[in-house]
Amino acid sequence: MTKKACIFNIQKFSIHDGPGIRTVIFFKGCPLRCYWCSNPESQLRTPEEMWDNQKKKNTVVGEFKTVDEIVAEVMKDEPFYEESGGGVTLSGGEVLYQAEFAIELLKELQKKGIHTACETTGFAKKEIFQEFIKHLDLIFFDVKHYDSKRHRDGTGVPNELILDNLKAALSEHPNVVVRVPIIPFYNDSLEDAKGFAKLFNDMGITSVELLPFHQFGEKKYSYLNRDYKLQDIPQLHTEDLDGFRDVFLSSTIDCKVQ
Ligand SMILES: C[S@@+](CC[C@H](N)C(=O)[O-])C[C@H]1O[C@@H](n2cnc3c(N)ncnc32)[C@H](O)[C@@H]1O
Ligand code: SF4
Repeated sequence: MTKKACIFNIQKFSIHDGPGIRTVIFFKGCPLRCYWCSNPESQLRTPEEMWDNQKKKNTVVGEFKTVDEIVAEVMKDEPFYEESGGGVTLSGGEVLYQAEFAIELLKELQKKGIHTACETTGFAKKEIFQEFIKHLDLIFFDVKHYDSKRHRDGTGVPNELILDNLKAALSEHPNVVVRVPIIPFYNDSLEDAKGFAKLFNDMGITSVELLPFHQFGEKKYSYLNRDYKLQDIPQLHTEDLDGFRDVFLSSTIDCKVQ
């Protein structure tokens, strides 16, 4: 297959994006615009210039790669996956924005016996999403807001399609981890915790992971010459989410803060 996808990073020896030692493939392009996104350089689907503060000059982020090129890169670390129970995680950006390519890549990786995971927010046509998840061993599925209008306020899109795909994932896939990024002034109140808990109870979800807001992306907005709404807003820590966690636990939803 000679089709290419725009990729902005291939991160080796990652230990935070699924089991074992992993290679994370970061797809460039996302149909959402979460204003807290720590990977703003992932949002445009094409290569773009960004200030490189080490080289003190603009560099291009994003490169078109074929499935064969990515598989060759991934296979260099095969012994580490085998030893550690690791594999490959597709992230981004939103991998489903280049779904056809991602499915081809996943098929090749599975043929070679590589464990496959993804980080997604599930915003894609249902048929595409259902085909995509057939080729994954593990799905990290983000839900940014329980209320569709608030979801649109924060990300630019409503949540109905996302929640439909989450339902499909939960009924068709054995290994789905539901995650919620907790963002100050957006979805971090106890009212919000109750809203999420009700949604998850209604969907039969019994455990979730909470991701406290971090500022790993802060500088990148200025390197891209873009405004950043959350400039200087303090990061959240595990203990800041205690109340949120208690609401989940009292709704019998197991809850881990990452
Ligand atoms: C950059 S996203 C890419 C995958 C996919 N587009 C998504 O949103 O799930 C990877 C993970 O980073 C999280 N994330 C992004 N910005 C964050 C921030 N400022 N603080 C905490 N988590 C953040 C997302 O919620 C998601 O779980
Ligand atoms: S969906 Fe993920 S990649 Fe896209 S803007 Fe939101 S956090 Fe960033």
